[in-house]
Amino acid sequence: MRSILVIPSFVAVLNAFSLFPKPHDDFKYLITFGDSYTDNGRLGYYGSHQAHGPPPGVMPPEANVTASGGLQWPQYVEASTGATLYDYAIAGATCDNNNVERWAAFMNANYPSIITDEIPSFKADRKTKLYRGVTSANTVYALWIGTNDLSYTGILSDSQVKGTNITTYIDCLWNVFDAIHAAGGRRFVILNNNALQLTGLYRPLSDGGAGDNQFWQNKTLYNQTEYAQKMLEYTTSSNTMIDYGVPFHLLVKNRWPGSKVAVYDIHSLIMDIYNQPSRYLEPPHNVVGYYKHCDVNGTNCLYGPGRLDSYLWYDELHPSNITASYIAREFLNVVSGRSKYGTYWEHW
Ligand SMILES: CCCC(=O)Oc1ccc([N+](=O)[O-])cc1
Repeated sequence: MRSILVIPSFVAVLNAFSLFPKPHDDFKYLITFGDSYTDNGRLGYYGSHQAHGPPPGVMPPEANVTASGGLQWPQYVEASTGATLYDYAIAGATCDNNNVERWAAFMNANYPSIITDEIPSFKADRKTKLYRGVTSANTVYALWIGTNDLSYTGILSDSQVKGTNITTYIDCLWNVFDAIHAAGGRRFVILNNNALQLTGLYRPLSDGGAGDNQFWQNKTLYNQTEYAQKMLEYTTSSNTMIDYGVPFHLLVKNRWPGSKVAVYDIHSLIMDIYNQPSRYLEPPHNVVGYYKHCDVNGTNCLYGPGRLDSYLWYDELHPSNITASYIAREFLNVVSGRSKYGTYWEHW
């Protein structure tokens, strides 16, 4: 195992996309909300500005090494389509700090959440020239949130705010859509919860998972089989609520008039990569282990063995750079209505 950071091979993956494409008239802007699965550098801005976000009309510079070890999925979408990306996702975020709040010691503040920060930032930016070309027809809004809500520091360890629960988290998703719809958004993609039981973080140590680690520092004190099973229950139940909730709120309740919503089944995409790795990953493929190994403080990291593109996972929790590129490729299929991972809803 090497102790130096090897530049990940995202350049090779990026080359698979065309670098300067012309955006389609119906997909000129991609606006994203979420956590580290989607963050392209925004938390870094908060970390270096006393937990404050950028002023209205300013998007922070994009990182080229994100929580995937390379680019994050919206950056691949941006590179392959030429669409302009406004990424409000913040690593560590939950949907709403009023339901599940998480402390970020390095900022001496809670991680900003979607409802308390990402949506207010979006609303403030909308009044600036950033949004001059944005219309309801040429813009897609993507929401991927839940990993931190359901996490060991959240609902999995009963650490949510008193009186809240998984249903509160699901209701928050619809509240996010309400805010975007009120701001003129009409085209939504919701990415469902990852197959978290397969990550090193939630997989038992006896089954190839991580021991004590930066995301769960005393994991080995727990019955890990029980917690992996709970995580499977929480993610699959939440995903079923999302599957049924979208048509209920859109069509039965007419909650977002004039809108189209696609549910993107990330859970199944990750399971497919896990079950057929040779179709996706460089040999020798590795879908159980992960590439980046740190101590419980997230320091003294070692990388490998082998190349990042052989791995489904970058670290104990995050899909790798190559996995992010597949998430992006399939996202484009979802947006164009051609994906087997997409379920599409609109008024007829
Ligand atoms: C997908 C949710 C996991 C997540 O958000 O992980 C992270 C949380 C915080 C940091 N950070 O503080 O750098 C990174 C990843």
